Amino acid sequence: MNFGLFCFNISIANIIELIVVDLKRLQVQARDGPSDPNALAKWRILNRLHDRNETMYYKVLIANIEEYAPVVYTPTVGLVCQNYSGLFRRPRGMYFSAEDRGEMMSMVYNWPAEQVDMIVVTDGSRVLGLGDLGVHGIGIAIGKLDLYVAAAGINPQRVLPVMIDVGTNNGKLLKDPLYLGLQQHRLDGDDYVAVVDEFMEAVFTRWPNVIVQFEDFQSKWAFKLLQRYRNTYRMFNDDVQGTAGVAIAGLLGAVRAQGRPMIDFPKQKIVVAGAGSAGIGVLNAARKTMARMLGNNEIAYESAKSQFWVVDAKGLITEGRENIDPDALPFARNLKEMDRQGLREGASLVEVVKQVKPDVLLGLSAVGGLFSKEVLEALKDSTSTRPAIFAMSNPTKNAECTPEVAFSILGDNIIFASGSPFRDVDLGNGRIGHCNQGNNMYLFPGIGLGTLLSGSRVISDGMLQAAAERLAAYMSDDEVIQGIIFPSISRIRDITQEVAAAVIKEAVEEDLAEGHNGMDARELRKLSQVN
Ligand SMILES: NC(=O)C1=CN([C@@H]2O[C@H](COP(=O)(O)OP(=O)(O)OC[C@H]3O[C@@H](n4cnc5c(N)ncnc54)[C@H](O)[C@@H]3O)[C@@H](O)[C@H]2O)C=CC1
Ligand SMILES: CC(=O)C(=O)O
Ligand SMILES: [Mg+2]
Repeated sequence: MNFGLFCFNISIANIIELIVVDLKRLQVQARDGPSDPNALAKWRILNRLHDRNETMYYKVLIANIEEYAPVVYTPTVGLVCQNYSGLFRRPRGMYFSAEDRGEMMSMVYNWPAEQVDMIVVTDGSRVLGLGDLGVHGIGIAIGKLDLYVAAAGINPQRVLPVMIDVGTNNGKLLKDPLYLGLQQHRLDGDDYVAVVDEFMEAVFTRWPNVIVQFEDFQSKWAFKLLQRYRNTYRMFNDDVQGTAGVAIAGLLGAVRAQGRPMIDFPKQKIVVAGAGSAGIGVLNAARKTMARMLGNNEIAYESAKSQFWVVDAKGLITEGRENIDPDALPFARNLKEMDRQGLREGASLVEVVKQVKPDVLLGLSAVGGLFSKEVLEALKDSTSTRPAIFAMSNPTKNAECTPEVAFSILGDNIIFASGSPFRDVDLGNGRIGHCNQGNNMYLFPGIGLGTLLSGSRVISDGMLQAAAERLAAYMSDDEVIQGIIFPSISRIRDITQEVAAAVIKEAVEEDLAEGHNGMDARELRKLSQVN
């Protein structure tokens, strides 16, 4: 045997095949979700490949995106973050800690890449639905950027995952000798803002064209930081704005799936469980979308809010709520009106569903199983011809319900979407209960790519709206009628391209586009007229 010759003859394609065979071996008897005993092993193999040969890693990921997105992204990335100290081998990305104050500018100038196009930054304070995971939340920034490379074709040398380490309030991590971050309680108030301000100034000084995606910040800071930076820097908050766009696309898909035109959206009664960064982001965007359809004036905006009932950890939110969160206040229901509806402050989700008989039940609560048998039974009285259930919380075990439970209780005439992937449900006699993945992954890569290529200085509401509308229109009437309201992950490169084009077009129309890489605003305008 000529071992040397054997080595010489083995091609890149053969090596990739060997890696995939190795990964597939772990798929025997594998199940979805964090309980999948092989999920972490698959992640480890992919992560080692990422360390050894980045090009090959992305080749494997892109060629097998349907299989490995759930490994590098939700649900497995959640498990990875929960076990990060044990899995950690080599650092990836940058860590800016509260102790680096005054040094961040020089730290940024020490980063080896000449140019960085995309940063995903987190402070690890609310990682998926898993709570405060401190610096171990870096895994979520890495996973999101993997999708930027795989879906949007961003150069992997030009992406940067960032952790802002201001401590953690996770009691377990504070005591864990293997914890990799600052073992102190989180900074708050002005001290916290000063750290994030210094980071933003440093990265935009070195890379003025970078785009910064804020990810998995607890609600309290998600909204404040978005307002603080969005008119100055090229940034967006994925949980607030990306999720809102994906939910709008899904909600409009649910209207079409009832055989009705999208313009009927303002008639939908929507119960939202969860009033955090994601829930409030969706509510604001859905209300604005309805208002636009109703005439785009103050009266339309006011009347649109009566289509929403919001339930949080304390039950139905009404004007009777003490110390109400200011972000939830616009959706607090009037007490007298609720009384007429047989509801009260703090009414339970099941009571609300029974009384409202909603068209849509949407969960962004991070509470697995919240859409219990009782809640789904109550939804049987929905006034909709085809009720929609969006169990959008991640990872899998935090989903408000599974598609199996939803289809078994409500029958096949529903629309179902979940944040993490589930398999379609076999309903017998050749019928399939379709499980859509309603996840911001269908928007953020296109928002980032479109912003980068347009050279827009900020990310406007119009650009985000254009992205959502493109996703909403992506599915054909045939697909929607079958209950398929989101594309399959195998189409993520195509949808990302479409979303990016819509974002560029809107940036040009709003006169925000300044061009990119030798293509100036005038040329972009010509392109946008042709397409
Ligand atoms: N599918 C997707 O694309 C996305 C999904 N998410 C998921 O949404 C979930 C929530 O995220 P955030 O809003 O940032 O979290 P958050 O912690 O800011 O908000 C959670 C909300 O749920 C409420 N809640 C807790 N228990 C409840 C109960 N028993 N009934 C009703 N509401 C309850 C809380 O009061 C709070 O308003 C997470 O699981 C996250 O993974 C977030 C962004 C995108
Ligand atoms: C998908 C996502 O961004 C989240 O669950 O936080
Ligand atoms: Mg997130």
